[in-house]
Amino acid sequence: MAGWNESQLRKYNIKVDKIPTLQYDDPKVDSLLSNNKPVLIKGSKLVSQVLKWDLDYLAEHMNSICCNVLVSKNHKFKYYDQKKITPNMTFKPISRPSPMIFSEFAKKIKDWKKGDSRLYMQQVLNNSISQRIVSDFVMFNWDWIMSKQKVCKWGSLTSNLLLIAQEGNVTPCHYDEQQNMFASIRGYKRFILFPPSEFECLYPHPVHHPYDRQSQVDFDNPDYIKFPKFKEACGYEVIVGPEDVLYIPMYWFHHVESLMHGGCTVSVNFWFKAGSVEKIEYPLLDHQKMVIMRNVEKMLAEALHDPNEVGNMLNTIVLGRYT
Ligand SMILES: O=C(O)C(=O)C[C@H](CCCc1ccccc1)C(=O)O
Ligand SMILES: [Zn+2]
Repeated sequence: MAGWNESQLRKYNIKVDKIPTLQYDDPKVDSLLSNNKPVLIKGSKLVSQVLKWDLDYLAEHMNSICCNVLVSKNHKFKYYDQKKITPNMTFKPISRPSPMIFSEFAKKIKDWKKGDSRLYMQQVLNNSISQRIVSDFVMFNWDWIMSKQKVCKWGSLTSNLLLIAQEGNVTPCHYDEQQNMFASIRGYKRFILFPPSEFECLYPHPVHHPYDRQSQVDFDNPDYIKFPKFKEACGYEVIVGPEDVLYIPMYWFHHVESLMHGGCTVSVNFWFKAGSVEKIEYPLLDHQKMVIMRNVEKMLAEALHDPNEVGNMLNTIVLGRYT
């Protein structure tokens, strides 16, 4: 059986179903991708040339590179947009950026003890990393991933994020606005995905909040008073292991964790711009409704000149009139 067991998974009270696991050359893969449905793809050899990317190898070839490292006082690394922090706002994130050179990151991981702050490297791969890393990077199975990009009519590849997490690290539930092919190189990661239709159960922060796109619900200790519909959330769970590729459709919420007691995980994601929609068809897709809601929040904040007024106006429009 696979190199993990249930005791390595954190415990949540969430209903989950399974995600299809298919071989890369199965024709059902293209139909799931084209229909924005998640699928775990085996055998693509997308990153098989870089399975040697372990901490020692990367330290040897990146040791003096300054990398984007997040530090957290607990196991959660909730992403926030610095540009949305306004001067009069008291925003105290649990995790924060702490750029450091790779060799320092590797040493801190090796010397890590329970109680120390946790670390998570999230570094955009580009050609300024190091010759060796670039020469490895070009050995990804680009033919295959580009063929998927083409068949699904996705936009351009925007970036590859190199992710090096300590065992047990969690990226809390959030959605991204790009199509994502997520490849695991080392270790096992557990994903819990929710379709855009679960928006009402996941209560993402307001668009203008630094935690835009992130769920307000703390999966470790959900506040069922503030977020009552979270009890009804229905997700999909999958474990992504070495060489697996998980398709995370844009606007699908996802919680990610590196399995406990599984050592560091090394992953690379492939974010693609959404394709240009030829024409809008009805009924609208659920992710299109999320785009509409985002635009309403943006437009109202613009018109009112104050994001804090948006909630009041939306209540005025809806309460007693649409409810
Ligand atoms: O690939 C994805 O989309 C993931 O969520 C993978 C996740 C790290 C992503 C960090 C992040 C989240 C939001 C904005 C920018 C960066 C993990 O593997 O822990
Ligand atoms: Zn994400």
